[in-house]
Amino acid sequence: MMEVCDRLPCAFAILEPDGLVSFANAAFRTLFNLSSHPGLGGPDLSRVASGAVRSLKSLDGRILPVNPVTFGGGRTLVLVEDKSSSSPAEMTERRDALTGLANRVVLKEQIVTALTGPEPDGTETALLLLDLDRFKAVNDTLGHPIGDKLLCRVVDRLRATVRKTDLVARLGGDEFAILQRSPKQPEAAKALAQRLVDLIGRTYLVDDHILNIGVSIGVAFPPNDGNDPDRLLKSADLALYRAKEEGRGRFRFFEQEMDARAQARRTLELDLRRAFALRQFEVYYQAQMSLHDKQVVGFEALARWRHPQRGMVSPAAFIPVAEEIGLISQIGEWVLLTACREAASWPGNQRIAVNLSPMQFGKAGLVETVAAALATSGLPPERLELEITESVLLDDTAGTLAILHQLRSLGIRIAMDDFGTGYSSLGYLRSFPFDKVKIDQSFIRDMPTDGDSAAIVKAIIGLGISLGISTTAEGVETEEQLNRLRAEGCTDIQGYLLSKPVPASDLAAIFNRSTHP
Ligand SMILES: Nc1nc2c(ncn2[C@@H]2O[C@H](COP(=O)(O)O[C@H]3[C@@H](O)[C@H](n4cnc5c(=O)[nH]c(N)nc54)O[C@@H]3COP(=O)(O)O)[C@@H](O)[C@H]2O)c(=O)[nH]1
Repeated sequence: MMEVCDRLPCAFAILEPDGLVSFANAAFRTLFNLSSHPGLGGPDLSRVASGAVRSLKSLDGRILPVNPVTFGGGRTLVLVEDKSSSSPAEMTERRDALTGLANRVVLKEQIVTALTGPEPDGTETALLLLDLDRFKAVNDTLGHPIGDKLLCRVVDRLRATVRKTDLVARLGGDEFAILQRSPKQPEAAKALAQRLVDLIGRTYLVDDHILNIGVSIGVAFPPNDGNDPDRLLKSADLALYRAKEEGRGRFRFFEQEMDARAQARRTLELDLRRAFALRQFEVYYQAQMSLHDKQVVGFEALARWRHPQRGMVSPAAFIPVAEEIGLISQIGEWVLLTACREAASWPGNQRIAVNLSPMQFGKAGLVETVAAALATSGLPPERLELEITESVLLDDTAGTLAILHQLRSLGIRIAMDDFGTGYSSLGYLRSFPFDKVKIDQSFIRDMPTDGDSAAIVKAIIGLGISLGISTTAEGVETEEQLNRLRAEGCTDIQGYLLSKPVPASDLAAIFNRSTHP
C-alpha cells in the first residue's frame, strides 16, 4: 500500500472518525511535517473531517486548499491541492526520459537563480551549450537503438566530467547544456569546455560498433551575455554556431559581434527566400576554349543574384546559405532549365556546363529533373555537362555513384570540379569514369611562382592524358599560364584571359570572336 500510494500524484491522508490520521502519503507527510508514523503529530485535522476547515498551512507557510471526501466507516480521505509540488507526473516533466538528466524547464529555472549575480564567495555561473558532431550519421546509419545507447554513454562522460554543484541538462536530440558554478570564471568554463571536447571526442564501443563523434560548444555568462534565460541560451547558441562554422570539435565564447552577424545572416536568408518570387536570379555564362584549335567549345552557367540594395551578390556568398536553408535545389533546377534553354538557342553546338550542389544529390528525383530539363529545352544530352565537386562523393558514395551512372546513361557528360582541393581526388577518379576534370584555379594562380602548384598541375594533366579524360584549367588570367598549360598538354581553359562570366545578351560577341578569331 505504502509504495503504491507514495507514487500517487498528490498529497493525501486518511482520517479516522475521531479526526486522527491513520495514513498519510509521503507528499502529505512532507508538506505538513508529519512523522512517518501516522497519528504522531502534525495539524489537527478533526475540523477538516467535519468540513469546518477548507485549507491548511504547510510547513513552508503556504495556505493549501483541502478536499475532504467521507467514505466507508465514517473515515475521511483528505486530498491536498499543491500545484507547485513535485509530483511524480511533474517529475517526468522535468527530466529527460532517456538519460534522466534535467530538462530545459529545470535549466531555465536554474539560469534565473544564476542571474542574481556572483555569490558572496565570488562563485559565478557559465552556460555551456553542447551539440554532438556526426551524431546524426550514427543514428541514420545504425538506427535509433544504437543512437540512444551512444547518447547514454556520452551522458556518462558528461556526468564524470562535471562537479556536483554543476547542472547537466538535455535539451533534446543531441543537444546538452551545462551550468557550471565556479569562483574562477571564465577560466573554469574554458578548462571544462576543453576537457569535454577531448573526452567526448574519444572513441566509443557500442554493441561492437566503433563510433567516433565529437562535440562543439558555445559558452555564455550571465548576466552580461543575457539577462534572461532565453537571451542567455541564444547567446550560447550563437557561440555554438560559430564553433561549428569554424570546423566543429571546438568551443567558442559568446562575443557581441556574433549577434550582429546573426542579424545580417537572418536578413540575407529572408531576402534569399524572397529573391526567387521577385525574379532576382540571373544566369551568367563563362566561355571555355579548346587549346587544340582555340575555338570556344562550351560555357559554364554561373548563378547571379541581383539584389535591389546590395547589388550583385556573389554565389560564393549566397549558395552556401541557400544550401543551409534548403533552397539550393530550387535554384539549381532553375539554373539548369534556364541554361539548357539558352544553350539550345545558340548558333553552334557548344556545350553548357551546370554546377550541381551536393544537396541536389540528397533530394529524390534529380535524374528525372535533368531529363525533364533536356526534354523541355530540346537540348541534345551530349551538349550538357554537369559539374560536381568531391564533396558530392563524400556521403553515401554507393547511392551517389548510382545516380551518376543514371545521369550518364541519359547521354550527358560528368565533370569533376575544383580537382585537387579535396581529400582523395585520385581515389574518386577511380570510382567513376569522369569525362573531364577541372583543375582548381588556386593551382593555376600559383603555378608561375610556386613549384608545388606547378607540379600538381603537371601531374593532373598527365593523369588526364593517361586516363583519356579531358582537362580544363580554371581561372586562367595570363598568357604565361596559358602557354605553360598548352605545353603540358591541357585540353581546355576557362578564365578572365578569355572572358569574364557574361549575361546571355553578351554571348553574341563571343560567338562572333570565336568564328572570326
Ligand atoms: N551549386 C551551384 N554552384 C554555383 C552556381 N553558380 C555558381 N556556383 C558556384 O559558386 C562559386 C562562385 O562562383 P562565381 O563567383 O561565379 O565564380 C566563378 C567564376 O566567376 C570564377 N572565375 C572564373 N574565371 C576566373 C578567373 O580567371 N579569375 C578569378 N579570380 N575567378 C574566375 O570562378 C568561379 C567558377 O568556379 P567553378 O564553378 O569552380 O568552375 C563557384 O564555386 C561556383 O561553382 C550554381 O548555379 N549552382
